[in-house]
Amino acid sequence: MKIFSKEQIYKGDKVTEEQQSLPPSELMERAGLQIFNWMHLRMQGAQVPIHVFCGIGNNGGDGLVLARHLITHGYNVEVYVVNCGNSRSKDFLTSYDKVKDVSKKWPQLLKCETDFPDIHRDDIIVDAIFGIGLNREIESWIKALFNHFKASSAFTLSVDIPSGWFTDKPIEDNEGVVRANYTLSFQSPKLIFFLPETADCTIQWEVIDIGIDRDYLMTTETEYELISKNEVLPMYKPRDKYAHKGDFGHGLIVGGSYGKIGAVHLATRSVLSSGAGLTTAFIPKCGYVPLQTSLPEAMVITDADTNKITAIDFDIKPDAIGIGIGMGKFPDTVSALKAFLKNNKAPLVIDADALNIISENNDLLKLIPENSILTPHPKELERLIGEWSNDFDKLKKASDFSTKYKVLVIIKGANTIIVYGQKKFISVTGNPGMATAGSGDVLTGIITGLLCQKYNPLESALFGVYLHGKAGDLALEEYGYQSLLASHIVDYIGEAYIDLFKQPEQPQQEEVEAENS
Ligand SMILES: NC(=O)C1=CN([C@@H]2O[C@H](COP(=O)(O)OP(=O)(O)OC[C@H]3O[C@@H](n4cnc5c(N)ncnc54)[C@H](OP(=O)(O)O)[C@@H]3O)[C@@H](O)[C@H]2O)[C@@H](O)CC1
Ligand SMILES: [K+]
Repeated sequence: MKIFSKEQIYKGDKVTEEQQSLPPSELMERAGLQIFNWMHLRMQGAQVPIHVFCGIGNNGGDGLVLARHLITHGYNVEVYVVNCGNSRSKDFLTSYDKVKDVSKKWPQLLKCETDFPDIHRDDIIVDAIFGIGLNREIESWIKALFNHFKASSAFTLSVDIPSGWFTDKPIEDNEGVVRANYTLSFQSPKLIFFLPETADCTIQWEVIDIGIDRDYLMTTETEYELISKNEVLPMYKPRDKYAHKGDFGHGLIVGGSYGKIGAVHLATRSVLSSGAGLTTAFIPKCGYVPLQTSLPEAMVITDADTNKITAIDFDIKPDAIGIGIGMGKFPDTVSALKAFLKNNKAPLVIDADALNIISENNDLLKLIPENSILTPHPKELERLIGEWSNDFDKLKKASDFSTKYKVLVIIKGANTIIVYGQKKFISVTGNPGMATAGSGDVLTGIITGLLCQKYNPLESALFGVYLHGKAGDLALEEYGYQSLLASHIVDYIGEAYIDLFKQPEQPQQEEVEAENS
């Protein structure tokens, strides 16, 4: 699902109005009506007090349309206009007049703190104060209103985006914003729903279709995209009945050191479980017996050294290599990695200590093959791209890094983000139970396994992150957040594949429209 920028949303409005020859305010009418339908379906006429707070732009106008429908359907509604300026939008004014027609009184005007109404915890707040048009810091009395919402503990439903948040930059005052229970967002979710510093703007979100021009939605390229089953399913490569293991590639995992052989076990097992035909682990001698015993499906090649990697020499021809897991940064290992990168031609997934070594030896970056996949956790990422001031800055720096070195960067986190040049893909699978030792090793293994099976690097990264997250979500059902282990994620990779062909997820809005037209 595409995440449109604020500018693209405004343009979509214009294109739609032209293409569909819409009368003024029609999109606002659709927006308000859809929100009403959403509430009406759930409330079925219940007389819970609903406080609809409207700003003076089009977000406020949406709130007024909603209020009008709630009033005409006999709901217990109070409407307020938060008088935050003088530039009331044209469509707002149209909706303002229409709400008066049905309620026979003007909405209450709020100008300062003494105007705030009492809100009971069992009431409902509709937040239609600021939408995507917020363009500056908010006055303190309006921030006080947001805190009044919070203090009431009432269920807060935000229209389009919780008020006070920008779509494309951080907020300055963490206390001066609405934190919604639910946000109904028009046409596309907002980027801030997925970034660690801003995701608490809303607990849940849903996209509302207001009939924006289908061609515009389909053909407009966005900087951000959500990755879920709908997006990865077309990438899946079915297996031929007469296939043999040679068709699915030979994966190699290079890593391990004394005390860290388990990481290699997890990654190697993940290469096999994601479908590679053959898998070899290159490890120090100390790991030979444990790995051969615990993972009979894998082959093992050992370094000359017992405890660490000192020279990465092998006589196999791997189709993809995952490197760095549990490897350490011993001087011999650093030299071994340098020598390896100079000669290597196979596609790479670079993780953990290999990333740390590279970040401390920047000259190695130019030896990384084009389209290699780097899988840093936040600290490793910082070593690679430098410190960032906020999430937006982090994404910009990661994009610039990805563009400069022609590599894919997977930023691991609650919503893992795959950075491919200037394009960013946000994964929606995964859960906090996966914040556990070895989880990253599994991801590296899965992606290496997909590369072996001739998924291209971008597909391998996207599909790999999806499968990893989905396997974690499925394993969660059995083990719970606390007891989920990385090896459980490996156990569920197969289920994650099978799940691809189970009940489809909610189709994307664009697809529904396409089918109906
Ligand atoms: N396709 C769609 O998605 C559709 C979207 N629609 C809806 O339109 C919304 C966008 O509407 P919008 O552009 O009128 O801006 P909005 O968010 O209402 O707020 C800006 C207003 O507040 C003002 N203002 C700004 N900052 C301020 C501040 N700090 N403190 C005080 N005032 C401030 C600013 O005025 P200014 O003073 O800057 O002239 C302006 O009046 C969008 O989120 C969605 O809900 C639907 O109706 C139709 C289809
Ligand atoms: K809002």
